[in-house]
Amino acid sequence: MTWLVDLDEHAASRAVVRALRAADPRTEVVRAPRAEPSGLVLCSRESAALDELLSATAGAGWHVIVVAVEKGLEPWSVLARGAADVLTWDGDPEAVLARVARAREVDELVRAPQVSATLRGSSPALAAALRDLVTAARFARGPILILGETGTGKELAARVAHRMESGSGPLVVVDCTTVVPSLSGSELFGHEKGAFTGAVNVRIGACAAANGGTLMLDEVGELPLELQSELLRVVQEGTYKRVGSDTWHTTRFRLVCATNRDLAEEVRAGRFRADLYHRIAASTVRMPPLRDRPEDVVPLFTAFVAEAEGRREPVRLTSWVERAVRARAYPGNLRDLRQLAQRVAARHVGPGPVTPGDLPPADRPDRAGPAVSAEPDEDRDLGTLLARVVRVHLAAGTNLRDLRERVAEVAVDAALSEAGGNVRAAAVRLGVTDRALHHRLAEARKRTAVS
Ligand SMILES: Nc1ncnc2c1ncn2[C@@H]1O[C@H](COP(=O)(O)OP(=O)(O)OP(=O)(O)O)[C@@H](O)[C@H]1O
Repeated sequence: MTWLVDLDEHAASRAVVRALRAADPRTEVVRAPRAEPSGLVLCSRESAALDELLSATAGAGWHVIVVAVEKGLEPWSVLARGAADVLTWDGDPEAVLARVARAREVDELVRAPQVSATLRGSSPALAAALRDLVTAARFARGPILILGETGTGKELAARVAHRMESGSGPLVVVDCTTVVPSLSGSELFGHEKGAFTGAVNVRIGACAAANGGTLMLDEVGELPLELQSELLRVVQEGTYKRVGSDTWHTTRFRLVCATNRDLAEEVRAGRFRADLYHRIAASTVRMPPLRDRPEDVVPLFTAFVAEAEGRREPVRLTSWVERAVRARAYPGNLRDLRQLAQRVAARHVGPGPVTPGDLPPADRPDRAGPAVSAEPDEDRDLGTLLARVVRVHLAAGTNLRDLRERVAEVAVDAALSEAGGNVRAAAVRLGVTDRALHHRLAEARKRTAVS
Protein backbone atom coordinates (compact mmCIF):
# COMPACT_ATOMS: atom_id res chain seq x y z
CA MET A 1 0.00 0.00 0.00
CA THR A 2 1.22 3.49 -0.87
CA TRP A 3 -0.18 6.39 1.06
CA LEU A 4 -0.81 9.59 -0.82
CA VAL A 5 -1.49 12.96 0.80
CA ASP A 6 -3.04 15.57 -1.50
CA LEU A 7 -2.28 18.84 0.25
CA ASP A 8 -3.84 21.18 -2.32
CA GLU A 9 -6.91 19.26 -3.37
CA HIS A 10 -7.48 21.41 -6.43
CA ALA A 11 -8.36 20.27 -9.95
CA ALA A 12 -4.76 19.72 -11.11
CA SER A 13 -3.78 17.58 -8.12
CA ARG A 14 -7.03 15.59 -8.28
CA ALA A 15 -6.11 14.61 -11.83
CA VAL A 16 -2.72 13.41 -10.57
CA VAL A 17 -4.41 11.37 -7.84
CA ARG A 18 -6.65 9.72 -10.46
CA ALA A 19 -3.65 8.89 -12.67
CA LEU A 20 -1.64 7.42 -9.77
CA ARG A 21 -4.56 5.34 -8.50
CA ALA A 22 -5.30 4.04 -11.97
CA ALA A 23 -1.65 2.95 -12.31
CA ASP A 24 -1.58 1.34 -8.85
CA PRO A 25 -4.93 0.59 -7.18
CA ARG A 26 -3.13 -0.01 -3.86
CA THR A 27 -2.53 3.75 -3.60
CA GLU A 28 -4.56 5.03 -0.69
CA VAL A 29 -5.42 8.72 -0.41
CA VAL A 30 -5.10 9.81 3.22
CA ARG A 31 -5.06 13.08 5.17
CA ALA A 32 -1.98 12.19 7.22
CA PRO A 33 0.84 9.66 6.67
CA ARG A 34 0.06 6.06 7.56
CA ALA A 35 2.09 3.39 9.33
CA GLU A 36 4.09 2.47 6.22
CA PRO A 37 7.16 4.68 6.25
CA SER A 38 7.14 5.59 2.56
CA GLY A 39 4.62 7.65 0.64
CA LEU A 40 3.85 10.61 -1.55
CA VAL A 41 2.76 14.15 -0.96
CA LEU A 42 1.19 16.11 -3.77
CA CYS A 43 1.44 19.84 -3.59
CA SER A 44 2.11 22.85 -5.74
CA ARG A 45 3.44 25.47 -3.37
CA GLU A 46 5.02 26.06 0.01
CA SER A 47 2.44 25.98 2.77
CA ALA A 48 2.12 25.60 6.51
CA ALA A 49 0.53 22.18 5.89
CA LEU A 50 3.62 21.00 3.96
CA ASP A 51 5.85 22.30 6.73
CA GLU A 52 3.81 20.52 9.37
CA LEU A 53 3.79 17.26 7.45
CA LEU A 54 7.55 17.35 6.84
CA SER A 55 8.38 18.06 10.45
CA ALA A 56 6.04 15.30 11.65
CA THR A 57 7.52 12.71 9.29
CA ALA A 58 11.23 13.62 9.15
CA GLY A 59 11.99 12.86 12.80
CA ALA A 60 10.10 9.57 12.53
CA GLY A 61 12.31 8.26 9.74
CA TRP A 62 9.59 8.41 7.07
CA HIS A 63 10.46 8.46 3.43
CA VAL A 64 8.41 11.26 1.92
CA ILE A 65 8.51 12.05 -1.77
CA VAL A 66 6.99 15.40 -2.63
CA VAL A 67 5.42 15.63 -6.07
CA ALA A 68 5.22 19.22 -7.31
CA VAL A 69 2.01 19.35 -9.32
CA GLU A 70 2.75 22.88 -10.54
CA LYS A 71 5.87 25.03 -10.64
CA GLY A 72 6.75 27.09 -7.59
CA LEU A 73 8.29 24.69 -5.07
CA GLU A 74 11.85 25.32 -3.90
CA PRO A 75 13.29 21.76 -3.87
CA TRP A 76 16.44 22.32 -1.78
CA SER A 77 14.58 23.77 1.13
CA VAL A 78 12.01 20.93 0.94
CA LEU A 79 14.87 18.40 1.07
CA ALA A 80 16.52 20.29 3.92
CA ARG A 81 13.28 19.93 5.88
CA GLY A 82 13.42 16.15 5.62
CA ALA A 83 11.81 15.10 2.34
CA ALA A 84 13.60 12.26 0.55
CA ASP A 85 13.01 13.70 -2.92
CA VAL A 86 11.09 16.31 -4.90
CA LEU A 87 9.68 15.31 -8.29
CA THR A 88 7.82 17.32 -10.88
CA TRP A 89 4.68 15.78 -12.29
CA ASP A 90 5.14 15.09 -15.99
CA GLY A 91 2.07 12.97 -16.52
CA ASP A 92 3.83 9.62 -16.03
CA PRO A 93 2.56 7.82 -12.91
CA GLU A 94 5.04 4.94 -13.37
CA ALA A 95 8.00 7.30 -12.92
CA VAL A 96 6.59 8.41 -9.57
CA LEU A 97 5.47 4.97 -8.37
CA ALA A 98 8.87 3.48 -9.19
CA ARG A 99 10.42 5.88 -6.67
CA VAL A 100 8.01 4.80 -3.96
CA ALA A 101 8.60 1.15 -4.78
CA ARG A 102 12.37 1.67 -4.45
CA ALA A 103 11.94 3.51 -1.15
CA ARG A 104 9.80 0.66 0.13
CA GLU A 105 12.31 -1.94 -1.00
CA VAL A 106 15.10 -0.07 0.79
CA ASP A 107 12.98 0.14 3.96
CA GLU A 108 12.27 -3.58 3.81
CA LEU A 109 15.98 -4.35 3.42
CA VAL A 110 16.78 -2.11 6.41
CA ARG A 111 14.19 -3.97 8.50
CA ALA A 112 15.42 -7.42 7.37
CA PRO A 113 17.06 -9.39 10.18
CA GLN A 114 20.42 -9.51 8.39
CA VAL A 115 20.60 -5.73 8.79
CA SER A 116 18.46 -4.86 11.80
CA ALA A 117 19.74 -7.68 14.02
CA THR A 118 23.35 -6.76 13.29
CA LEU A 119 23.27 -2.98 13.36
CA ARG A 120 20.73 -2.49 16.09
CA GLY A 121 18.87 0.68 16.97
CA SER A 122 15.77 2.54 15.91
CA SER A 123 16.95 6.16 15.87
CA PRO A 124 16.34 8.26 12.74
CA ALA A 125 20.12 8.91 12.50
CA LEU A 126 20.88 5.18 12.28
CA ALA A 127 17.94 4.54 9.94
CA ALA A 128 19.27 7.18 7.52
CA ALA A 129 22.75 5.60 7.57
CA LEU A 130 21.28 2.12 7.02
CA ARG A 131 19.27 3.34 4.04
CA ASP A 132 22.47 4.70 2.49
CA LEU A 133 24.24 1.44 3.28
CA VAL A 134 21.66 -0.91 1.76
CA THR A 135 21.19 1.36 -1.26
CA ALA A 136 24.94 1.30 -1.94
CA ALA A 137 25.29 -2.41 -1.24
CA ARG A 138 22.29 -3.61 -3.21
CA PHE A 139 21.79 -1.06 -5.99
CA ALA A 140 25.29 0.22 -6.77
CA ARG A 141 28.24 -1.81 -8.00
CA GLY A 142 31.27 0.22 -6.98
CA PRO A 143 33.29 0.51 -3.78
CA ILE A 144 31.68 1.68 -0.54
CA LEU A 145 33.42 3.98 1.91
CA ILE A 146 32.16 3.77 5.48
CA LEU A 147 33.03 6.75 7.64
CA GLY A 148 32.52 7.23 11.35
CA GLU A 149 34.17 7.59 14.70
CA THR A 150 35.61 4.62 16.50
CA GLY A 151 33.04 2.09 17.71
CA THR A 152 30.16 3.34 15.54
CA GLY A 153 29.77 -0.03 13.80
CA LYS A 154 31.81 0.48 10.62
CA GLU A 155 33.05 -3.08 10.57
CA LEU A 156 29.56 -4.42 11.21
CA ALA A 157 28.31 -2.21 8.36
CA ALA A 158 30.94 -3.70 6.06
CA ARG A 159 29.76 -7.20 7.00
CA VAL A 160 26.17 -6.23 6.30
CA ALA A 161 27.15 -4.81 2.89
CA HIS A 162 28.97 -8.05 2.11
CA ARG A 163 25.97 -10.20 3.05
CA MET A 164 23.69 -8.11 0.87
CA GLU A 165 25.66 -8.87 -2.26
CA SER A 166 23.74 -11.56 -4.08
CA GLY A 167 25.80 -14.74 -4.33
CA SER A 168 28.56 -13.19 -2.24
CA GLY A 169 31.78 -15.16 -1.94
CA PRO A 170 34.39 -14.74 0.78
CA LEU A 171 34.75 -11.68 3.01
CA VAL A 172 38.39 -10.81 3.63
CA VAL A 173 39.15 -8.11 6.21
CA VAL A 174 42.52 -6.35 6.27
CA ASP A 175 43.42 -3.97 9.06
CA CYS A 176 45.52 -1.38 7.23
CA THR A 177 47.30 -0.35 10.44
CA THR A 178 49.13 -3.70 10.20
CA VAL A 179 50.17 -3.32 6.54
CA VAL A 180 53.89 -2.53 6.62
CA PRO A 181 55.56 -0.86 3.62
CA SER A 182 58.78 -2.86 4.18
CA LEU A 183 56.89 -6.00 3.05
CA SER A 184 55.70 -4.05 -0.05
CA GLY A 185 52.07 -4.87 0.62
CA SER A 186 52.50 -8.64 0.81
CA GLU A 187 49.36 -8.74 3.03
CA LEU A 188 47.39 -7.31 0.11
CA PHE A 189 49.10 -8.69 -2.97
CA GLY A 190 50.85 -11.83 -1.70
CA HIS A 191 54.49 -12.78 -2.30
CA GLU A 192 56.62 -15.39 -3.95
CA LYS A 193 58.83 -17.75 -1.98
CA GLY A 194 62.11 -15.94 -1.16
CA ALA A 195 60.75 -12.49 -2.12
CA PHE A 196 62.20 -11.12 1.14
CA THR A 197 63.78 -12.47 4.30
CA GLY A 198 61.23 -14.63 6.02
CA ALA A 199 59.18 -15.32 2.88
CA VAL A 200 59.62 -19.07 3.18
CA ASN A 201 56.37 -19.91 1.39
CA VAL A 202 54.20 -18.46 -1.36
CA ARG A 203 51.40 -16.27 0.03
CA ILE A 204 48.37 -15.39 -2.08
CA GLY A 205 47.41 -12.14 -0.29
CA ALA A 206 44.05 -10.55 0.48
CA CYS A 207 43.26 -9.36 -3.08
CA ALA A 208 43.40 -12.94 -4.35
CA ALA A 209 41.62 -14.38 -1.31
CA ALA A 210 38.72 -11.94 -1.81
CA ASN A 211 38.21 -12.94 -5.47
CA GLY A 212 34.45 -13.28 -6.08
CA GLY A 213 33.61 -11.72 -2.72
CA THR A 214 34.36 -8.62 -0.66
CA LEU A 215 37.64 -7.07 0.44
CA MET A 216 37.25 -4.86 3.47
CA LEU A 217 40.07 -2.44 4.18
CA ASP A 218 39.63 -1.33 7.74
CA GLU A 219 41.32 1.95 8.73
CA VAL A 220 42.09 2.59 5.05
CA GLY A 221 43.37 6.06 5.99
CA GLU A 222 46.43 4.30 7.49
CA LEU A 223 47.42 2.58 4.24
CA PRO A 224 51.04 3.59 3.47
CA LEU A 225 51.25 6.05 0.58
CA GLU A 226 53.69 3.71 -1.24
CA LEU A 227 50.98 1.05 -1.56
CA GLN A 228 48.10 3.29 -2.53
CA SER A 229 48.97 3.37 -6.24
CA GLU A 230 49.06 -0.43 -6.36
CA LEU A 231 45.72 -0.62 -4.64
CA LEU A 232 44.34 1.88 -7.16
CA ARG A 233 45.40 -0.42 -10.00
CA VAL A 234 43.64 -3.41 -8.45
CA VAL A 235 40.51 -1.34 -7.90
CA GLN A 236 40.52 0.06 -11.44
CA GLU A 237 41.80 -2.82 -13.49
CA GLY A 238 41.56 -5.84 -11.23
CA THR A 239 45.23 -6.68 -11.76
CA TYR A 240 48.18 -6.95 -9.38
CA LYS A 241 51.60 -8.57 -9.02
CA ARG A 242 52.76 -10.61 -6.07
CA VAL A 243 55.84 -9.23 -4.32
CA GLY A 244 58.91 -10.81 -5.97
CA SER A 245 57.08 -11.69 -9.20
CA ASP A 246 56.54 -10.06 -12.59
CA THR A 247 53.41 -12.01 -13.41
CA TRP A 248 50.10 -10.17 -13.48
CA HIS A 249 47.18 -11.81 -11.71
CA THR A 250 43.55 -10.83 -11.98
CA THR A 251 40.92 -10.61 -9.27
CA ARG A 252 37.38 -9.20 -8.88
CA PHE A 253 35.89 -8.20 -5.58
CA ARG A 254 33.65 -5.63 -3.98
CA LEU A 255 35.78 -3.14 -2.09
CA VAL A 256 34.47 -1.79 1.19
CA CYS A 257 36.73 0.65 3.04
CA ALA A 258 36.28 2.06 6.53
CA THR A 259 38.02 4.86 8.33
CA ASN A 260 37.58 7.17 11.28
CA ARG A 261 39.84 9.74 9.63
CA ASP A 262 38.65 12.68 7.59
CA LEU A 263 39.92 11.29 4.28
CA ALA A 264 39.21 14.49 2.34
CA GLU A 265 41.49 16.27 4.82
CA GLU A 266 44.11 13.50 4.41
CA VAL A 267 43.99 14.15 0.66
CA ARG A 268 44.47 17.91 1.21
CA ALA A 269 47.41 17.16 3.52
CA GLY A 270 49.01 14.94 0.86
CA ARG A 271 48.79 11.76 2.94
CA PHE A 272 46.18 10.05 0.79
CA ARG A 273 46.05 9.91 -3.01
CA ALA A 274 43.21 11.97 -4.42
CA ASP A 275 42.60 9.51 -7.29
CA LEU A 276 42.32 6.58 -4.89
CA TYR A 277 40.03 8.56 -2.61
CA HIS A 278 37.63 9.41 -5.45
CA ARG A 279 37.67 5.80 -6.53
CA ILE A 280 36.92 4.23 -3.15
CA ALA A 281 34.37 6.89 -2.18
CA ALA A 282 31.95 5.99 -4.99
CA SER A 283 29.25 5.48 -2.33
CA THR A 284 29.78 6.94 1.10
CA VAL A 285 27.99 5.91 4.27
CA ARG A 286 28.47 7.84 7.51
CA MET A 287 27.80 5.86 10.69
CA PRO A 288 26.41 8.26 13.31
CA PRO A 289 28.10 8.60 16.70
CA LEU A 290 26.04 7.51 19.70
CA ARG A 291 25.58 11.15 20.81
CA ASP A 292 23.56 11.74 17.61
CA ARG A 293 21.29 8.80 18.41
CA PRO A 294 20.44 9.28 22.10
CA GLU A 295 17.17 7.34 21.63
CA ASP A 296 19.22 4.16 21.15
CA VAL A 297 21.32 4.38 24.33
CA VAL A 298 18.98 2.84 26.89
CA PRO A 299 17.33 0.15 24.67
CA LEU A 300 20.74 -1.03 23.43
CA PHE A 301 22.23 -0.93 26.90
CA THR A 302 19.44 -3.11 28.35
CA ALA A 303 19.79 -5.50 25.41
CA PHE A 304 23.60 -5.69 25.82
CA VAL A 305 23.28 -6.38 29.57
CA ALA A 306 20.75 -9.13 28.88
CA GLU A 307 23.01 -10.60 26.22
CA ALA A 308 25.99 -10.59 28.56
CA GLU A 309 23.86 -12.31 31.22
CA GLY A 310 22.51 -14.85 28.72
CA ARG A 311 18.88 -13.68 29.15
CA ARG A 312 16.32 -13.51 26.38
CA GLU A 313 14.47 -10.38 27.52
CA PRO A 314 16.13 -6.98 28.02
CA VAL A 315 16.85 -6.24 31.69
CA ARG A 316 15.02 -3.45 33.50
CA LEU A 317 16.80 -0.41 34.94
CA THR A 318 15.94 1.66 37.99
CA SER A 319 15.36 5.29 37.04
CA TRP A 320 18.66 6.32 38.70
CA VAL A 321 20.60 3.92 36.54
CA GLU A 322 18.63 4.87 33.45
CA ARG A 323 19.48 8.55 33.99
CA ALA A 324 23.13 7.75 34.62
CA VAL A 325 23.40 5.58 31.49
CA ARG A 326 21.73 8.27 29.39
CA ALA A 327 23.85 11.07 30.77
CA ARG A 328 27.22 9.37 30.42
CA ALA A 329 29.60 10.27 27.60
CA TYR A 330 30.54 7.43 25.22
CA PRO A 331 33.65 8.56 23.33
CA GLY A 332 34.13 4.98 22.13
CA ASN A 333 30.47 4.89 21.00
CA LEU A 334 28.77 1.46 20.81
CA ARG A 335 31.94 -0.30 21.92
CA ASP A 336 31.93 1.75 25.15
CA LEU A 337 28.23 1.12 25.67
CA ARG A 338 28.69 -2.63 25.21
CA GLN A 339 31.68 -2.72 27.54
CA LEU A 340 29.78 -0.77 30.19
CA ALA A 341 26.92 -3.28 29.82
CA GLN A 342 29.37 -6.16 30.32
CA ARG A 343 30.79 -4.57 33.48
CA VAL A 344 27.26 -4.06 34.81
CA ALA A 345 26.19 -7.60 33.89
CA ALA A 346 29.05 -8.98 35.97
CA ARG A 347 27.58 -7.27 39.07
CA HIS A 348 23.83 -7.54 38.42
CA VAL A 349 22.10 -10.61 39.87
CA GLY A 350 18.54 -11.87 40.13
CA PRO A 351 15.38 -11.00 38.25
CA GLY A 352 15.16 -7.41 39.59
CA PRO A 353 16.22 -4.25 37.74
CA VAL A 354 19.77 -2.98 37.48
CA THR A 355 20.42 -0.83 40.57
CA PRO A 356 22.95 1.97 41.19
CA GLY A 357 25.32 -0.41 43.00
CA ASP A 358 25.55 -2.50 39.83
CA LEU A 359 27.41 0.36 38.15
CA PRO A 360 31.11 -0.13 38.94
CA PRO A 361 32.44 2.85 40.98
CA ALA A 362 34.42 4.25 38.04
CA ASP A 363 31.24 4.37 35.93
CA ARG A 364 29.07 6.25 38.41
CA PRO A 365 27.94 9.76 37.51
CA ASP A 366 30.26 11.47 40.02
CA ARG A 367 33.20 9.76 38.31
CA ALA A 368 32.06 10.28 34.72
CA GLY A 369 35.53 11.70 34.12
CA PRO A 370 37.32 8.61 32.80
CA ALA A 371 34.97 8.15 29.86
CA VAL A 372 35.45 11.73 28.78
CA SER A 373 39.16 12.00 29.51
CA ALA A 374 39.86 8.90 27.41
CA GLU A 375 39.52 11.20 24.40
CA PRO A 376 42.38 11.82 22.01
CA ASP A 377 44.27 15.05 22.69
CA GLU A 378 42.92 16.97 19.73
CA ASP A 379 39.37 16.48 21.03
CA ARG A 380 40.05 17.89 24.44
CA ASP A 381 38.90 21.42 23.79
CA LEU A 382 36.09 22.53 26.06
CA GLY A 383 33.53 23.05 23.29
CA THR A 384 33.89 19.51 21.91
CA LEU A 385 33.75 17.82 25.28
CA LEU A 386 30.86 19.93 26.50
CA ALA A 387 28.89 19.52 23.29
CA ARG A 388 28.82 15.74 23.74
CA VAL A 389 27.62 15.84 27.31
CA VAL A 390 25.17 18.70 26.75
CA ARG A 391 23.54 17.00 23.74
CA VAL A 392 22.88 13.84 25.72
CA HIS A 393 21.42 15.82 28.64
CA LEU A 394 19.26 17.98 26.38
CA ALA A 395 17.90 14.86 24.74
CA ALA A 396 17.13 13.51 28.21
CA GLY A 397 15.07 16.65 28.98
CA THR A 398 17.48 18.73 31.15
CA ASN A 399 16.83 22.46 30.67
CA LEU A 400 19.38 25.26 30.24
CA ARG A 401 19.15 26.46 33.86
CA ASP A 402 19.84 22.98 35.25
CA LEU A 403 22.65 22.46 32.76
CA ARG A 404 24.32 25.71 33.87
CA GLU A 405 23.87 24.78 37.50
CA ARG A 406 25.35 21.31 36.99
CA VAL A 407 28.41 22.72 35.17
CA ALA A 408 28.91 25.24 37.99
CA GLU A 409 28.64 22.46 40.61
CA VAL A 410 31.22 20.33 38.81
CA ALA A 411 33.61 23.31 38.52
CA VAL A 412 33.21 24.15 42.23
CA ASP A 413 33.77 20.54 43.29
CA ALA A 414 36.85 20.26 41.09
CA ALA A 415 38.32 23.55 42.32
CA LEU A 416 37.70 22.63 45.96
CA SER A 417 39.24 19.22 45.58
CA GLU A 418 42.26 20.71 43.76
CA ALA A 419 42.65 23.22 46.60
CA GLY A 420 42.39 20.47 49.24
CA GLY A 421 39.09 21.97 50.54
CA ASN A 422 40.49 25.49 50.99
CA VAL A 423 37.58 27.76 50.01
CA ARG A 424 39.70 30.88 49.51
CA ALA A 425 42.13 29.10 47.15
CA ALA A 426 39.22 27.50 45.28
CA ALA A 427 37.53 30.91 44.90
CA VAL A 428 40.72 32.37 43.42
CA ARG A 429 40.91 29.43 41.02
CA LEU A 430 37.27 29.97 39.98
CA GLY A 431 37.61 33.75 39.67
CA VAL A 432 34.90 34.50 42.26
CA THR A 433 35.05 36.12 45.72
CA ASP A 434 35.36 33.74 48.66
CA ARG A 435 32.16 35.29 50.03
CA ALA A 436 30.30 34.25 46.88
CA LEU A 437 31.70 30.75 47.09
CA HIS A 438 30.83 30.42 50.80
CA HIS A 439 27.30 31.57 49.99
CA ARG A 440 27.00 29.04 47.16
CA LEU A 441 28.23 26.20 49.38
CA ALA A 442 25.80 27.17 52.15
CA GLU A 443 22.92 27.17 49.64
CA ALA A 444 23.97 23.75 48.36
CA ARG A 445 24.10 22.40 51.93
CA LYS A 446 20.58 23.74 52.57
CA ARG A 447 19.28 22.06 49.43
CA THR A 448 20.89 18.75 50.41
CA ALA A 449 19.40 18.97 53.92
CA VAL A 450 15.91 19.60 52.49
CA SER A 451 16.07 16.76 50.00
N1 LIG B 1 24.33 -0.69 15.82
C1 LIG B 1 24.97 -1.58 16.60
N2 LIG B 1 24.29 -2.57 17.20
C2 LIG B 1 24.90 -3.45 17.99
N3 LIG B 1 26.22 -3.44 18.26
C3 LIG B 1 26.96 -2.50 17.68
C4 LIG B 1 26.39 -1.54 16.80
N4 LIG B 1 27.37 -0.74 16.35
C5 LIG B 1 28.50 -1.17 16.91
N5 LIG B 1 28.26 -2.22 17.72
C6 LIG B 1 29.24 -2.94 18.57
O1 LIG B 1 30.26 -2.00 18.89
C7 LIG B 1 31.54 -2.59 18.78
C8 LIG B 1 32.37 -1.86 17.74
O2 LIG B 1 31.82 -2.11 16.43
P1 LIG B 1 32.71 -2.04 15.10
O3 LIG B 1 34.01 -2.74 15.34
O4 LIG B 1 31.88 -2.44 13.97
O5 LIG B 1 32.99 -0.46 15.10
P2 LIG B 1 34.06 0.34 14.22
O6 LIG B 1 33.39 1.62 13.88
O7 LIG B 1 34.55 -0.52 13.11
O8 LIG B 1 35.20 0.60 15.29
P3 LIG B 1 36.76 0.96 15.03
O9 LIG B 1 36.79 2.21 14.19
O10 LIG B 1 37.27 1.24 16.41
O11 LIG B 1 37.37 -0.23 14.38
C9 LIG B 1 31.31 -4.06 18.48
O12 LIG B 1 31.25 -4.75 19.71
C10 LIG B 1 29.95 -4.07 17.81
O13 LIG B 1 29.32 -5.28 18.01
